[in-house]
Amino acid sequence: ILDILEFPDPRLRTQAKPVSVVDDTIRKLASDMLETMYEAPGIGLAATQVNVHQRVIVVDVSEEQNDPHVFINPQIERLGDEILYPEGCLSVPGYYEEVSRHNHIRVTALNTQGESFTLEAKDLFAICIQHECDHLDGKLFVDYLSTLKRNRIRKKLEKAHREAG
Ligand SMILES: O=C(O)C[C@@H](Cc1ccccc1)[C@H](O)SCc1ccccc1
Ligand SMILES: [Zn+2]
Repeated sequence: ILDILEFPDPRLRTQAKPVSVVDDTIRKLASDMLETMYEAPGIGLAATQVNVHQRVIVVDVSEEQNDPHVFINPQIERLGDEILYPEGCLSVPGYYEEVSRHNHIRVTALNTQGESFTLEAKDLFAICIQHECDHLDGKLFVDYLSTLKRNRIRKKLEKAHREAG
């Protein structure tokens, strides 16, 4: 299980670098990220959130937590319309706010064998992939909120971190 960075930790703002070679280290990272995501529990996790600044995300939106997807160097084509969804984030625990995302995307990435693949995603699967790809660019869902709302969330989490010692 890996430690998840929490907002406003500045390391969450790091721009992740493309993976040059998909080797055993990357495969172990993806496996550790999936384990960490399932345990949280969550439906997605980006390497940035576990302080690894490489372009790797994992997603599993299935009810039974038995449909894991690993996307290495993901690239998104936004196809559908925009929909609002109350997003949460394992790095912003306890807050859910409406964010507008595309409800249909095409994503091209490398799999854990280093092979390129393309798949289309819709609804929550599409929302989650867009949310995770934002993490790789140092972006959080709170960045889509008003400055007032974002600062309120920041202050409350900073207080919680102080009290946690
Ligand atoms: O990236 C993360 O922090 C995990 C996010 C994934 C997420 C993406 C889009 C919309 C909602 C969530 C969540 O915190 S995982 C927890 C969760 C599980 C089911 C539904 C909503 C949130
Ligand atoms: Zn998140």
